[in-house]
Amino acid sequence: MTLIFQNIRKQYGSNVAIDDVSTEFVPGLIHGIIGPNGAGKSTLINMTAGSYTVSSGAIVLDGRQMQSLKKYEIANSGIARTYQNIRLFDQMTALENLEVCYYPTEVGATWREVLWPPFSRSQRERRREACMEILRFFNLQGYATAEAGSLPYGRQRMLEIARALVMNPRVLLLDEPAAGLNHHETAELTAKLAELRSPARIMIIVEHDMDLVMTLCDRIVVMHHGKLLFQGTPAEVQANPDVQLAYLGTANDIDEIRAAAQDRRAKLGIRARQRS
Ligand SMILES: Nc1ncnc2c1ncn2[C@@H]1O[C@H](COP(=O)(O)OP(=O)(O)OP(=O)(O)O)[C@@H](O)[C@H]1O
Repeated sequence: MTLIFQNIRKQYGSNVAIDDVSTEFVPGLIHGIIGPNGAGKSTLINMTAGSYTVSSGAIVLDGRQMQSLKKYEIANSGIARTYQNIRLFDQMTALENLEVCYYPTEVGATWREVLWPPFSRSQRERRREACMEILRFFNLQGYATAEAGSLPYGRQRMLEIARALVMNPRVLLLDEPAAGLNHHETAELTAKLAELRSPARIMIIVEHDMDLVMTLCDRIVVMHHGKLLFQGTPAEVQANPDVQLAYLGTANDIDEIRAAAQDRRAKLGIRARQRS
C-alpha cells in the first residue's frame, strides 16, 4: 500500500496554494509535513481527505485515484483524519462520539436490528466494547459517559484522534494534533502516536511542534509557499540549509531560498538549526 501525490496543485482563484507537489507515503512509517504558516500543509491534508477538491494532479492510494471520489467514498476506502480545530459532537458523550462512526457502515443492518433484538444487542455490545478499548488506549475510559464538550481541552484532542481510529484506517491524517497542548500532554501524545505506528497504516502528521516532529517522524516533507522544498529524515531536514532559511524567513520564494542558501553555505558553512 502506498499513498502517492502526483503533481498535485490547488488554486483558490488566482492564489496557488499547492504547486506541483509529488511525493509518496508508505505504511509502517510516520510521515511529517512541516513548513511555515500558509505553506500549504493543511491544504494537502484537506485534499487527501476529500474536504477540498484537487485542481490538477492525482492522489493515488494503492493504485486507486482518490481525487475524484466523494468524501464518504474516501473515508470508506480507509482514510481518516483529525482537524486543526477540534470538531467533536460536543453534546454527545465521549463514547457516543466513537460509536457514531459505525453508523455509515452498519446502517444497512438496521432492519435486522429492529426485527431481531438479540442481534441488535450483540451488535451494540460489540461496537461499544471496541470503542471502549480505544478509549482505554487513550486513558479516556473515565470520560466515556461525559459530554465531549465538557472534557478538558487536552482530552478533547485525544478523543478526536481516538475517533479517527474507530474504523481502523489504512491512512491516518493528523492536522496539528499537538496544537494548544501543554508540555506534559504533548509528551503523552507523542508516546501514544508512536504506539500507533503499524505496518498496516500510513500516518501523516502536520505539526508546528518541532520536538514532536523530530522525535516521532521517520520521514518529513517540508513545504514552503505551496511547493515541496525538501524531504528526508529528521536529521537531513535539520541539516538542510534551504529548510533553515525557509524557517528563518529571509527569502520569499524557492529560488531565492536556494540562492541565498548557497551563498550562506559558502560564507558560513552548514550549521544545522535546531528548532524547539
Ligand atoms: N479555503 C480557502 N480559501 C482560500 N484560500 C485558502 C483556503 N484555505 C487555505 N487557503 C490559502 O492557501 C494557502 C495555504 O494554506 P494552508 O492552510 O494549507 O497552510 P498551512 O501550511 O496549513 O498554514 P498553517 O500552518 O498556518 O495552518 C494560504 O495562502 C491560505 O491563505
